[in-house]
Amino acid sequence: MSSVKVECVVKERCEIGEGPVWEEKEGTLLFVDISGQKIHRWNPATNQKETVATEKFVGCAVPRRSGGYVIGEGRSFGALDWESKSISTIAVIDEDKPNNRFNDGKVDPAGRLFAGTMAMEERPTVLELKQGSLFSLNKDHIVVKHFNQVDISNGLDWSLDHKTFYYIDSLTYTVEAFNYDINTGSISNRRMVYKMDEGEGIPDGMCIDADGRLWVACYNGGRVIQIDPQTGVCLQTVKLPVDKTTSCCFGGRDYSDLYVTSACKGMDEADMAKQPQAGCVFRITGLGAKGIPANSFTG
Ligand SMILES: O=C(O)[C@H](O)[C@@H](O)[C@H](O)[C@H](O)CO
Ligand SMILES: [Zn+2]
Repeated sequence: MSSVKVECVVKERCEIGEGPVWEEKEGTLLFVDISGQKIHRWNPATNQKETVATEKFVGCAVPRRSGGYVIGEGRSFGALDWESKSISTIAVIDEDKPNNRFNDGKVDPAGRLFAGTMAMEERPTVLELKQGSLFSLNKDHIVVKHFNQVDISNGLDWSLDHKTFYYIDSLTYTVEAFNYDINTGSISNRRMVYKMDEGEGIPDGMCIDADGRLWVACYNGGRVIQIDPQTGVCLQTVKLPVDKTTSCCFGGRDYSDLYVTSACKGMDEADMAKQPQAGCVFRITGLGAKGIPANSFTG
């Protein structure tokens, strides 16, 4: 008796739509177009979209408690003032790796921003491997490097009890978990919790739901999957009309809508004709699952 519905809601295409975040106060969806070098804020009630352009590839943008946003742009953490559209640098990372850039990021339940890096792609998924690292930025703007040797640093989130950190390095085709110390922001005891099935594609962005299950957007898989990180079982698959599904977050009233971003970069004209909505943002309703509010960066 499923009434799952998938709608295309933001019809303007992104090259690489990514990093959706629901902002409860405004009822808006924030997301980035990584290689399109844009940060978008879309209001589903009015269908209005505001955009700020960035100078470099922008991997993530997250709300900041003191106002504005913190972003991962190029190899810098930056502070974005939305009204003036101005960006100032907070910290520079990977100084020994000029070909790197930030990718996905998210704020932990204590207000630290975690974001990872990767080498610039020649084309989707083709890049120098093992160049990326996972970083965090704390409220005092101190940067911690947690580990290196990452191919494509991607989805991340925390368990509901804040004791586990979930992480995706896309080209491992797995979802991993670490023990998480919320007091110090340190991680330990890396292990695998889910291995992608044949045909599921490449794990990309993810978010946790209110039951502690993970929703993973599958790049080149045209779907989001719900997995149980306790058992390693895929509980649900929802297919979308585009292959390059990149990330997801819950939002809307009661956090019962799942917003999914997508990409079209690397597709040729024939691919685009087959998937005219590639790069758009989708909303999935009727899942019977709910999300939790996003955290804001403290500091
Ligand atoms: O969206 C991202 O996270 C990356 O920046 C993209 O480039 C793709 O995901 C990648 O190519 C496949 O994992
Ligand atoms: Zn991603």
